[in-house]
Amino acid sequence: MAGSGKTSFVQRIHAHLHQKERPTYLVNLDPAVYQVPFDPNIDIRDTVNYKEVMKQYGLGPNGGIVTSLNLFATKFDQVMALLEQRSQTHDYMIMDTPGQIEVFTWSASGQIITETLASTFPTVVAYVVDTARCVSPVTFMSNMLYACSICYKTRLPFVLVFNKSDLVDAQFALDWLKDYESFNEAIASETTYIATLARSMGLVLEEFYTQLRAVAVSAFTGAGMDDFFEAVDAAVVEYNEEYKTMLQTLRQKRVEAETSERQAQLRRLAEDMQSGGHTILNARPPLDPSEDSRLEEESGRIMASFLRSQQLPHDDLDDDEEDDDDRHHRHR
Ligand SMILES: Nc1nc2c(ncn2[C@@H]2O[C@H](COP(=O)(O)OP(=O)(O)OP(=O)(O)O)[C@@H](O)[C@H]2O)c(=O)[nH]1
Repeated sequence: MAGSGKTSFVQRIHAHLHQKERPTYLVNLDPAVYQVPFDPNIDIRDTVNYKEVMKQYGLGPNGGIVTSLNLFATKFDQVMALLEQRSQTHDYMIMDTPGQIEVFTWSASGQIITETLASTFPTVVAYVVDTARCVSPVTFMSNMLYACSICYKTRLPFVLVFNKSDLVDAQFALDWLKDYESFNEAIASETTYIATLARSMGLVLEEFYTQLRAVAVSAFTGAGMDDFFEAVDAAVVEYNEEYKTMLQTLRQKRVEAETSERQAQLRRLAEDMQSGGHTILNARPPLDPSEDSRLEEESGRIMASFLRSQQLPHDDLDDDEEDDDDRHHRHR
């Protein structure tokens, strides 16, 4: 959430790991941040000029951030190449994201960036909450709904971070997560519609809470950092055991869907040519270039055999596109 202390927390993580002599690689993904209190290794502001984007496209602040992120996402393969290289020497890579949920979590570029990272590295989402803004059970509930939506959107291992615990002890929030009755008691005196809704939502989210790792920290004092890294380590185990398998299954399904779609297209093409009609093929990006060239060869063969069956003169066929079987067949 905006102002919850994400940037300060990133700075604290960096300091904490530096003290333990564990090198970290820092990435700033917020194009609109004015000043970053650490020296990022990669900074979106070096690639995209947020103010210029706003001016050129006639956009407001949020539109400017989304468009800057979109532009950056188009170059994310270069960032990944760098990260993969640096992962040999760095234990942790930390991405500081823009605060507004709609411009990162719910944007296409945010999803591309998150999924690309997660397809290569064990990736953990840390959702930073301002504890002082959670004291009211209703605001606590709205924060938990955000957390839940991010968790289900990214489907990545998740750590809920109650920051600014130097200002307000976060124990009340950890208790509300563990024990619905204590939350219910806190909200019992409120009779507004929104309080009743929050009570019902508390029941709905009970299942979600059981899977949550929640820690109390202070980016200001450094309290709770060991708890945070314990939670991150557990989240990495979860990534390796569950997310990676899910990712591989999803990839496999996508490849299978693409292959069967291509085969259907080839069948339609062959049928269409036999009936002398025309088929407009859907233009779909190839998943795998070698698969694509194999299919091109196959469609070339079908085309060649169709033309032969129509007894077109030899010169109408392009020799380069024939395979050995076709050549052999015609010489005979
Ligand atoms: N007391 C206290 N203040 C904090 C803590 N963490 C951050 N702050 C203060 O909270 C304010 C916001 O902190 P940032 O780190 O800029 O928050 P952010 O989430 O990155 O902000 P946006 O990028 O604008 O969304 C600053 O004034 C920080 O000094 C903390 O643990 N304790």
